[in-house]
Amino acid sequence: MATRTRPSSKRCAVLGGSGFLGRHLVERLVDRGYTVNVFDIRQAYELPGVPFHQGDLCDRQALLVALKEVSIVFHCASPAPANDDRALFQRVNIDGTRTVIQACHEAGVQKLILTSSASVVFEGTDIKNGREDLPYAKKPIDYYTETKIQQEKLVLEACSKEKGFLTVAIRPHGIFGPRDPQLVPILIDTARRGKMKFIIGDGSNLVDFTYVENVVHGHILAAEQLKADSPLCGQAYHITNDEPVRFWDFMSQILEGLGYSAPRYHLPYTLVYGIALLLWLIALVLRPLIRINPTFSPMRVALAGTHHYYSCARAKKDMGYQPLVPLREAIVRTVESYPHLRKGA
Ligand SMILES: NC(=O)C1=CN([C@@H]2O[C@H](COP(=O)(O)OP(=O)(O)OC[C@H]3O[C@@H](n4cnc5c(N)ncnc54)[C@H](OP(=O)(O)O)[C@@H]3O)[C@@H](O)[C@H]2O)C=CC1
Ligand SMILES: CC(C)=CCC[C@@H](C)[C@H]1CC[C@H]2C3=C(CC[C@]12C)[C@@]1(C)CCC(=O)C[C@@H]1CC3
Repeated sequence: MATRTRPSSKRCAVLGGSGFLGRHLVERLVDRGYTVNVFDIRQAYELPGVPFHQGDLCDRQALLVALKEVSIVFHCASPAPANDDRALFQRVNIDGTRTVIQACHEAGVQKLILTSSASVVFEGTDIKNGREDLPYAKKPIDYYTETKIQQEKLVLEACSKEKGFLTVAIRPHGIFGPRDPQLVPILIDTARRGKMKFIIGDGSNLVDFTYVENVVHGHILAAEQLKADSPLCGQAYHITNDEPVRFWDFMSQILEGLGYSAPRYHLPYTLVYGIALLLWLIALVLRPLIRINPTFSPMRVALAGTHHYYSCARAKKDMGYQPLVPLREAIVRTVESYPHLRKGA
């Protein structure tokens, strides 16, 4: 039988490394002296000394090339949540993750760190200081959440000390920061279309928004502390800024920071949720004829109008996690990074 050379513990691959979180992770890993292979369906940038492997993670052969002599794999590839294509989520998040696990086994990878999501326990109703022992959502609010649940289960169940293959899942919430293609751009686009005048509900709902560098920090800590004798094996960890904030205050700070007015008028939550549900059903019925993606999906209304914040006590205890960048500083850095979205630009 051919002997496999033991890969260096600082050799890793980032699946989804062209994406928002993936690219920040790649940059920080390189700063910390890791050798990094990037694997993604598209190449978004070039970084000296960082080989890029373009491919679909459902393609085992393509993955195997990127995983050669790698000891740690970070899996942060996923279709965007706004997508409503059930088959795509199933193929990438479930079948693709099975392929990733299989390829890790074949390539002799020792650790797999999955970017899951705190939304795996969110059903559209309030979660206050939720811990990791909350049950998975029984009625996931969209296909993204449904497949993130299956994906997390697959990765955590694959953890095997006997096989020398250790896994952990990081569950961030509301990631934001420079180059994020979703949160700030969606918000500003909504404001520019004159639709950011209303607060859904009474505006007091608390939510976690997590600065991207803190999420990266959580991933690297997890990778470095994941050992056969550590409590991290096969566990999920919430990673947040640990500073829940009113959803509408956070949105207002970003809007005002970029020169737009904050929303002022209130609309009842149940009314807006009901309308969003109706529009979603209409879009579903019309799908064979026309594809509509309403701004106000039931998921978005639920995210904007309920409490959903999570305890990261487990990450603090097991891996010594503390957010590196406080929320106030994170908002300033984020606003400064979007000069092109400033009002009048
Ligand atoms: N952003 C957030 O607030 C949160 C994100 N997460 C999780 O974090 C991870 C990263 O999210 P984020 O950086 O925001 O997302 P991005 O969409 O920016 O990054 C994901 C990357 O994966 C790529 N990708 C998609 N499908 C495949 C595939 N089949 N094979 C290879 N690459 C693929 C995407 O390419 P393309 O763009 O072409 O699709 C993209 O480059 C995801 O797993 C997400 O579920 C969890 C909680 C919150
Ligand atoms: C906390 C968390 C999980 C945030 C994830 C990011 C997005 C889901 C949000 C970023 C911008 C938000 C937004 C809305 C919903 C949630 C977001 C898309 C609205 C569509 C909610 C209804 C409105 O009045 C307009 C909002 C625009 C911004």
